Amino acid sequence: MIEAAKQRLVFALDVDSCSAAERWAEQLHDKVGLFKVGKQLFTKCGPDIVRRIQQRGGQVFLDLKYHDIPNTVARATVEACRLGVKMVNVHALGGPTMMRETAAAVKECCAAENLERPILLAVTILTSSDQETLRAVGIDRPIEEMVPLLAKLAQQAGLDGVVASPREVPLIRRACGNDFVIVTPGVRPAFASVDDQKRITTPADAIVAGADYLVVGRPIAKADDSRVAATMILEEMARALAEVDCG
Ligand SMILES: O=c1ccn([C@@H]2O[C@H](COP(=O)(O)O)[C@@H](O)[C@H]2O)c(=O)[nH]1
Repeated sequence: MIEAAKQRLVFALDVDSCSAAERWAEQLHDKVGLFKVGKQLFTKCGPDIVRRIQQRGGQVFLDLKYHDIPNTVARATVEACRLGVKMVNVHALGGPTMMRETAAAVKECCAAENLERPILLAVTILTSSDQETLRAVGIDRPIEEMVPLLAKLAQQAGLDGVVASPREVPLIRRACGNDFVIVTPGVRPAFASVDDQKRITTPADAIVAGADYLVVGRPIAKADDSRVAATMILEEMARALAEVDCG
């Protein structure tokens, strides 16, 4: 079960240099299934960091959360495919046309260029948002309605899955079924601080709820011993996977 847990654990490389990212990739290569390259690292190092992690044998989730007009998002996502990333994402709030055009462009490019198609995800509502955050930007609908609604739109547009809080996994499963990837940041083991996250669960609860991948950054990066923290998270996930298997 530890190996199954490892495949589902994504480490957020939220660092400010290529060398720091490569050190983490080295330190955690046997603990996590994917390394997430987000806005900070990509802005600092560019696409080269993706290649460097891949050269070390790491798989990359390119978490740039594209949110723009349909043509721009579709073209950017195609470039992510050419980088050979395993996962890439857009914002569902960019709308159905943007998601549909992106899914079509990804399919066409990967077929034409014989590329492995990445898992194409839509971010629903950021895990750092609560109801008050949404109200402040004029959204009055409950998060519990918004997330499955956006997930369904993503699915209808041809995307493979979503990024959401582990709290909303059951709602997404009800709306979109089991054949839909759910990636959950907002994961906090009991030993870690909450930081700026609002909608969190423990790693075990995320697995029991049915999340496919768990994204974890600071609980590992800021721990006194990051390898020990990663091991504790893996063991918690593995116990929950065994529980789900038996149930
Ligand atoms: O809704 C979202 C979407 C993406 N993220 C990203 O995940 C990691 C979480 O890091 P922690 O340190 O474990 O909080 C981070 O890179 C975010 O950009 C998210 O948190 N919520």
